[in-house]
Amino acid sequence: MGVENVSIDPGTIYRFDGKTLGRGGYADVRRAWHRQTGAEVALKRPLTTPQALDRIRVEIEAQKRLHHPNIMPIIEHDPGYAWYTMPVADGTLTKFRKELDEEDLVSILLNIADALEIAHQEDLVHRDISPNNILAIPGTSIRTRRWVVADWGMVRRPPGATENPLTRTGQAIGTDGYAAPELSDDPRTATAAADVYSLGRVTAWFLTKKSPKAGRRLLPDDEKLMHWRPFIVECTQDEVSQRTNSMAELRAKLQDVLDSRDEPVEDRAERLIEQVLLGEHSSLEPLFTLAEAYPNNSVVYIDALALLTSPILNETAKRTPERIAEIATTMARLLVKTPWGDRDLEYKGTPLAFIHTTLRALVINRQLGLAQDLATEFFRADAHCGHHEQTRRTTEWLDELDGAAERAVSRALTGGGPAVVAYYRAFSWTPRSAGLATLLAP
Ligand SMILES: Nc1ncnc2c1ncn2[C@@H]1O[C@H](COP(=O)(O)OP(=O)(O)OP(=O)(O)O)[C@@H](O)[C@H]1O
Repeated sequence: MGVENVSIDPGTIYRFDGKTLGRGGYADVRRAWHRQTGAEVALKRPLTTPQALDRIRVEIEAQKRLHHPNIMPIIEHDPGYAWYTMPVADGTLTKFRKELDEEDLVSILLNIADALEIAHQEDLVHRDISPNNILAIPGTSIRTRRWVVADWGMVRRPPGATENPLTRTGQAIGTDGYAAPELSDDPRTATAAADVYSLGRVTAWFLTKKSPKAGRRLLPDDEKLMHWRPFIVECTQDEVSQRTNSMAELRAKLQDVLDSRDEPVEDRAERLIEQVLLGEHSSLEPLFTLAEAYPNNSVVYIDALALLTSPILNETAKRTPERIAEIATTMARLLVKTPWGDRDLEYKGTPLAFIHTTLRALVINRQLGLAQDLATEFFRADAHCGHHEQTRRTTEWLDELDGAAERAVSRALTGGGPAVVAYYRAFSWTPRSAGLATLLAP
């Protein structure tokens, strides 16, 4: 055993007052004073399980590598990695939530994003960002308080480095409700996007004052906080490929939150659709996210999103079928429940065509489960709107279908309810397929 592995009793270096600053699942943290200098520190010592010992070593190694004002520094550590000291914090973000406002949230997010970016550049992913691991180092006032990311024991280390032993044991990584879904599949594959997810959940928690539950979306409903919804939706997408995937991108999205604070959501949707129609494809993603964030806003869906062209819809249905199916389902439901107001009656054909195009693309791509679910909503909307030109297109399409696709869509038509069946029955059309003909026979 080398000299560096010999542990030193921290009592020989530090004096304790017997008080614990906090205790977690793996370690306790005590206030201590350096015997020679009198400096006050927080001393973290693992509980004596092998896992806790592994974890503290990982934590020390990671924190020693990272130098940033918003990362908890290590003042001193045991040569045998049995304990370490750090500055004493006032408390966690959880503790101070009540006295902080939206401006504070923005500045905390910017600070924490900077800190995590440094880690990501070193190929380290924290994997356990939660309000309890964001600590406040006291300043002379609330405003000069410094927020730091602590508790790096769950960190994912770079490829090639020894794997974090905690990952290898297959135990759950991260904090329930804050941990990205991919961490429960294979925590070793975590990327920067896992930390983005957790920061998105921290934001949702901060704004709603509710604890996030794993697998459940959490978004603010308060009118004054609506401009945060797209940011949270983008940071907390379950699919990594659809999520904001770096801290640089998160910061840019945060800037969008600030810019959009005073822009009504309807104006934003109309601005984005105009950009997409002018060929700016980068505006498509924010437009979808906006739609997902405002599922009850008929202007976003019917007046803006519905203008998307067929090539874009076909492409999206190929890339992200679940997502576009859900958006089209929401549009269909809105068509049924939204008073048409002073919109042109002919315009009903536009959102109906959006849904129908999506549906056709799903069938062509053999996404028959999704197609069946969407078809039910589409038939209801088609019947509700009574737009004859569209219904003619619908029936022509139905006549083209056969086999499993035809059966799935027939099921959906029945599923639409008696009023839907009656609508197509009354339409002057004789279905080509025997199944549909029987279904619609008077
Ligand atoms: N530097 C510090 N100053 C004051 N209190 C601290 C400090 N570091 C940690 N604490 C408190 O000690 C408690 C336990 O610390 P920590 O969360 O790091 O332990 P852990 O066992 O690794 O945690 P967990 O089980 O939550 O992952 C926390 O609740 C935190 O509030």
